[in-house]
Amino acid sequence: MSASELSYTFLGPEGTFTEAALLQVPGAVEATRVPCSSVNTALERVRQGKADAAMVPIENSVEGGVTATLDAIATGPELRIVREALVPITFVLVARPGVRLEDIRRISTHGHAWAQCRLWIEENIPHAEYVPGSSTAAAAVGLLDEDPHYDAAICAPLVAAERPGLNILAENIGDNPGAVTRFVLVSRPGPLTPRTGADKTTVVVPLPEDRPGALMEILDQFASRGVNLSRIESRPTGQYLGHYFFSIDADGHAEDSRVADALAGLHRISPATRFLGSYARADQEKTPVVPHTSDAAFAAAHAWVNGILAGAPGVLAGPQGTPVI
Ligand SMILES: O=C(O)C(=O)Cc1ccccc1
Repeated sequence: MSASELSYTFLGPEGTFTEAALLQVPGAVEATRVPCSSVNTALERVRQGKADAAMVPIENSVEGGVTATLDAIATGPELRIVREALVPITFVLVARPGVRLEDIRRISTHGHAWAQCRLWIEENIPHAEYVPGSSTAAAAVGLLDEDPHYDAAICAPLVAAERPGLNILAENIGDNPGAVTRFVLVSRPGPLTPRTGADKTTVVVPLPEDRPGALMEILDQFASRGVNLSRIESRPTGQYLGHYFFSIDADGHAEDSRVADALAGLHRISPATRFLGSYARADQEKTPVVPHTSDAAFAAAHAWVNGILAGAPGVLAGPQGTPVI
């Protein structure tokens, strides 16, 4: 299939940070891009086969995990993360022409944007009330409605620049200048994406109940195989109070023996563990491998055990045929 025949959904409308993440995907510019009003709708269209993949936010350097996404991909028909994208985030405050900072009573934006501009708002418009918006761009465009129920919006600089009816009242209003959001491209299950040596693997592990040390056992599957974790979050399953799953990103690919071995360990501890994909890291940073956790070390160890099962000596012979101690 050529890139232009693919169709992508994303958290829209046009001008969201999610669209900026999607446009980083090679071929996305020529492909069909369908804006959706929620992460759930974007993912549902993929599940139903109406789109090939969805771009959704998953992690924020300031706010942490995007719970709507974490929960949606952890449950329901299986989905796979096939790619990640990083977008530096800067915010502007926009209003209709003529509206001044001191006139603003109500501000709309996406919840993550509001959380990232909290200090600036407290300092500059302390009495402003928050009106939840489905995205930053939806909040900005909503200001152009005939009778908007808020006075200003927080959005990406580009959205404001492209709409003459919007006036920028303040720039760079984010509390953390280096804020970055991580997005993932999600499709239906299929062949694994190729291993690059700079990969991530995402899993969802329901915590076994009434078992002391269960979390420690889960973490140990990674630690004992030299697998680094870059994100771990607990989320309630929603079934009943106290029932949790862990959403985990680990460095490495399921084709790396140490990761495969850790996955097998997770499955033994928690059989409902859900594999959400192995995919190339956006920063292309190679994963350092401790020698005793390399593919070669795992292959040698398996060969040794298989040899024992087949009746071979249980210890390696040294250079002169003497056993190595
Ligand atoms: O609302 C948007 O523009 C989004 O793409 C979601 C979002 C909101 C705030 C920071 C990063 C992503």
